[in-house]
Amino acid sequence: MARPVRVVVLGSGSWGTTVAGLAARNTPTLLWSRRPETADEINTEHRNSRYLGDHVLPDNLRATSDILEAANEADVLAVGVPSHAVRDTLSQISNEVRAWVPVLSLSKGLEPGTRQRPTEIISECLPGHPVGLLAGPNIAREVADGLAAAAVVATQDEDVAAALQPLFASRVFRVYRNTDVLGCELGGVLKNIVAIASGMADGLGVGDNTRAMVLARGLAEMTRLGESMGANPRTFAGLTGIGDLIATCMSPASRNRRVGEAIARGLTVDEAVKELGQVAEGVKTAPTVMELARDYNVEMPIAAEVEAVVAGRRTPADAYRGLRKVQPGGEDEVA
Ligand SMILES: NC(=O)C1=CN([C@@H]2O[C@H](COP(=O)(O)OP(=O)(O)OC[C@H]3O[C@@H](n4cnc5c(N)ncnc54)[C@H](OP(=O)(O)O)[C@@H]3O)[C@@H](O)[C@H]2O)C=CC1
Ligand SMILES: O=C(CO)COP(=O)(O)O
Repeated sequence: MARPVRVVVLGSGSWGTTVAGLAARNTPTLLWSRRPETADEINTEHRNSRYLGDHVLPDNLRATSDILEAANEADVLAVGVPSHAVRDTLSQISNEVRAWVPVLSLSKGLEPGTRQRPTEIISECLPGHPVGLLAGPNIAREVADGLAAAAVVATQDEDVAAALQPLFASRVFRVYRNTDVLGCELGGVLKNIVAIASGMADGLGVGDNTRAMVLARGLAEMTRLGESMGANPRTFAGLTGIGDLIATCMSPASRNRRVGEAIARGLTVDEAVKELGQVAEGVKTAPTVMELARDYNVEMPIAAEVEAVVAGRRTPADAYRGLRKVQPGGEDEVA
């Protein structure tokens, strides 16, 4: 009898731990944590208290702080460290992962400097492996608590996606497929910046109409940039686009939204990130997205204001005043 597929998840933050918990319900799963004490807590108490509070993980989820052990065990590898750590993490195991092991990114950011998406970094660090991503409107704690949600496995190869779907799916976690890797990945990256704008709007005490405007025009910016880079614009109308945008802009648990709100309450960006104690990818991604917008000659007024705020050149109130000065054009054109 064939042995079951072994899933390895790298990164024991809120999302890596949650995805490992999903996989462990379907197949043997090992979670790598860079902190031995976190691996111990998961193995002995079945919790990751720093990131998921008192949430109880499946008994059969195993953890290790030995990254070589993790890499050697993988039949499927999921990379759940923040995007700025993907290259460094994978460079430690580039000779350890068996050929043809599919590698899925869970990260939603861009690498500063190279401007690369996590799947591009994975392809460089682990050449020849099938590469894809798992993304969608997935606030970690809600998924961990078993509240119904859906995600997308995006890979160019439909057969690989079809093999990966059941490893992460459950009765309440629906996993769809998509071959538009670029569009799905950009949706997850770009919505974080709009979520910071949405949080700033909340912190400034604006109404629901303003919030809806930020979401709708933010989606227009995301779609414009994505289409210019070669993504299918329809992808942005799906789970990884508008779906993730709504979840992240509306949820009080979203870290990007919370950072925006904290800045609008008067904290500096550094203070807001420190208060959060978790990753808010949009803070580091905003300048990189504006570089892409310039390269592809795409207007992104909301992202531009967010970038100016996180760089300390503008206050949230000035950013919103700035947005009011943008002359509205045809709705499907610019600004
Ligand atoms: N949380 C969510 O709801 C979702 C998050 N994501 C994405 O998943 C990715 C991870 O986010 P999330 O789990 O939430 O982040 P968290 O802030 O919850 O955790 C980050 C994890 O990455 C580890 N880490 C940080 N820096 C490094 C490094 N240089 N090398 C190795 N490990 C490192 C941390 O380790 P340590 O504890 O030791 O600092 C921690 O385990 C992000 O790209 C995020 O956008 C995607 C969907 C949902
Ligand atoms: O990507 C997420 C939900 O899909 C999580 O968003 P935050 O990183 O803003 O918490």
